[in-house]
Amino acid sequence: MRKIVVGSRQSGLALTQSKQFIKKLQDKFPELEVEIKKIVTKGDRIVDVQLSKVGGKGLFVKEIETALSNKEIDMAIHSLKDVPSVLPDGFSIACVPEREDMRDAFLSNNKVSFKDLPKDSVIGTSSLRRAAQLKAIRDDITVKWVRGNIDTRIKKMESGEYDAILLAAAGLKRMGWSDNVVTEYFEPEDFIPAIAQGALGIEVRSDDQELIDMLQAVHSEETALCTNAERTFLKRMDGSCQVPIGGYATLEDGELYLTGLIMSEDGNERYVVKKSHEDPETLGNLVADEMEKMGAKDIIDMINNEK
Ligand SMILES: NCc1[nH]cc(CCC(=O)O)c1CC(=O)O
Repeated sequence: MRKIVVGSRQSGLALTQSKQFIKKLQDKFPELEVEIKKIVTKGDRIVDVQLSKVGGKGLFVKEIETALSNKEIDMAIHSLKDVPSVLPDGFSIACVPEREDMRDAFLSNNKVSFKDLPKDSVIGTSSLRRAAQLKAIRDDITVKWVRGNIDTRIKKMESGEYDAILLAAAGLKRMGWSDNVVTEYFEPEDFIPAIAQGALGIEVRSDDQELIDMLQAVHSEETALCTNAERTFLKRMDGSCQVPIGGYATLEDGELYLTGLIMSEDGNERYVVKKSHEDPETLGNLVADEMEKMGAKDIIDMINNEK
């Protein structure tokens, strides 16, 4: 069996989820030899500005794709929510393992709940989606941008720079930190997660059939169905990463449901559509069609014209 080189970003979370995935793969193929190669991406280098202002999709994946096509690496383990909805030719997401918790987690100093947070509290987030939803629920709090790895963000909160922050539950759970640091989880019905939040996407060269076959052993058809529906909706609506957009799909008693969200940046306009269909791509398109009918595309066009 050949040796596989895995490309990973250097952050604690990227390395941890790469190692956890490799372990899962090696449980199925005990003989498999794997090496991790660290790669610095543009998204890692830009730490002083709001990423949605930098624009450009896939700030965390481009360098990794270059390394894939040069055959410096064979496989990359991404947070699927950081992967653009359309991949360049020659690359495939060959495997989507079982999803971790898709929810957003609320962290606060002294574990004060979101509803009990005093007026004028400062919440840190770098996500337009989180900011818009926070403002829609409580217009008396201030949202302040925060960047950095999740440990950096937690330290910034603890130092008093923020009263609270929002992070993906999945990252905290993978790091083993959630029990200590999470004040409460926001349920997806009330606070809609990012497209593909909590899921990983394993990217390979499309012609690497041997590896693609191997990855089927750790693929989750349920997660793939859900994230395909979500990513189809994303592809139709946005792409620019500059619009507050969210969505999540679930499989309930064999029925596939997708809830999509589009908001204005200030949180004053909110469009939510929920539909069901057995085919994930049809479902993503149905939710997008309905969004367009409701006028949500106007928000997107307005945002894109301003930038
Ligand atoms: N935007 C950065 C990012 N990309 C993936 C995760 C966490 C893990 C996941 O959603 O799979 C995070 C951190 C966060 O949003 O808190």
